[in-house]
Formats: sequence, structure tokens, C-alpha cells
Amino acid sequence: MAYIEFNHVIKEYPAGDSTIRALDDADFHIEEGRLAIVLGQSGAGKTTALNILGGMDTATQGSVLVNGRDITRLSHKELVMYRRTDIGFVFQFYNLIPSLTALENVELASQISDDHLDPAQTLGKVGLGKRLNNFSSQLSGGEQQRVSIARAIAKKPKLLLCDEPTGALDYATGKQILQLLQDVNRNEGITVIIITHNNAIAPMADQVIHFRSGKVMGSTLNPSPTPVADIEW
Ligand SMILES: Nc1ncnc2c1ncn2[C@@H]1O[C@H](COP(=O)(O)OP(=O)(O)OP(=O)(O)O)[C@@H](O)[C@H]1O
Repeated sequence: MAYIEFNHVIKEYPAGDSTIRALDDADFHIEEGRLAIVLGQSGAGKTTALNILGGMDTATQGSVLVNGRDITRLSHKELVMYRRTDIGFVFQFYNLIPSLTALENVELASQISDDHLDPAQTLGKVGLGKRLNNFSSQLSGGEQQRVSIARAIAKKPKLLLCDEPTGALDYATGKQILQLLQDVNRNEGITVIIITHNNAIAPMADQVIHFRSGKVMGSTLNPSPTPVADIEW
């Protein structure tokens, strides 16, 4: 059994008298410890799939197993614990609390999980050891994204879900963030899933999953991923 089993998932949203089918029998599996990239055009269902995997949305039909547990069958309380302890999220816009320092932003998220890393050390890991006391307005976009990655990994998640993590960053900064995510995957052993529109970064992944019109059109394994530093686009 794979670590993640996204089995024939259908997701429909009500839209007036009809429904929008965001996922249409979407099916993919990911082994533990992999870095997977999810590609697909706008509206293909990528974010919907990630939100269901992260326990932020629910499937209309199908099952979603994470480490053998069907998260579509969890109670509300179990889902809250799943989001708190098992999942780290990184979004395109960093969603830091502006009135808190970098350290306080990471501390706040760490506190909701009993078993967490030291917030200051985690900020050191992402290269911000000297910026602990800066507010987000005093940090560049890339630095703010590093804080959001530190916030996500300080909870010691088993799975890190990243939705367009470089969408708001320039080329060089985006590349550094992707390198950091590849390092987190390799060094911490966290399974990482990255949604992107940028097909060129596919070689950095162990697995590439293609979405189209709510379906998974293909899932390919890459036995020798390329370090991000060696990829140009
Ligand atoms: N909460 C919602 N209510 C209604 N429709 C929704 C909702 N969330 C998503 N959809 C619809 O489901 C479809 C898939 O959306 P989704 O955001 O998953 O696509 P995506 O591949 O992530 O696109 P993008 O790359 O633009 O973010 C779209 O048609 C979208 O409008």
C-alpha cells in the first residue's frame, strides 16, 4: 500500500441548479518520502486535490488514504488533529501575521502541535537565523516564504503540501525556495507535494502527476531527480 492513495476521487461543488465537477475520478498514489510535482492547467483540479489531501476540503466520492488511514472518514475532531499534526501547508502568499515577528509566527504554529521542533532552530535551518525578530514587512518575499516553510516544518509534519510556493517570487528567489523544499524533503524525510504551473521544474521531482479536467492523465516516476540548482528555465 502506498503512503498516499488518492482513489477515484470525485469532487462536486454546487453551482446554482447544477454542479461543478472539480475532480472527476482522480486517481494517484505517492510513496512515503517522495517529492511529487503536480502539473496542470488552471482549473484542472490541482488545488482541490491538495485541499482534500490536507483535510481542508472533503471528497464527494472516493477514498483518500494517508498512511493507511482513510481521511474521508475522519470525524471533525479527528480532521482537526490531522491538519494540526500531520500536515504542513505552504501557499503562494505567505499568510504570515504581520504584527508578529518571524520567530513568533513560527512559535504560534508550533504551539498547536505537542511534538514540534524548536522555532528558532527551524528558522536557522531555512537560513533566517539572524532575522528572528523581524516583522514580515521587514522581510523580502523570499524571506517571508522561508518563514512560512519554517512554520510548516516546525510542526514536524509527515506531509508538506505546497500550492504554487514560488508563484509570487522572481526567478532566482523562486529557485532558492524550490531548493529549500528539495532539501527539506531529502534531509527531513518529509513527503512533499508541490503544485506548479512551471513544467520546467518537473526534473527536480521523484514523481510528476499531470492533471487535466479533474482527471489524472499520467503519473511518471523519475529515478534520478535533478538538483534544483542544475535546472534552468
Ligand atoms: N469552493 C468552490 N466552489 C465552486 N467551485 C470551485 C470551488 N473550488 C474550486 N472550484 C472549481 O473547481 C475547478 C477546479 O479548481 P482548482 O482550483 O482545483 O483548479 P487548479 O488546477 O488548482 O487551478 P489553478 O491552477 O488556477 O489554481 C474550477 O473550475 C474551480 O472553479
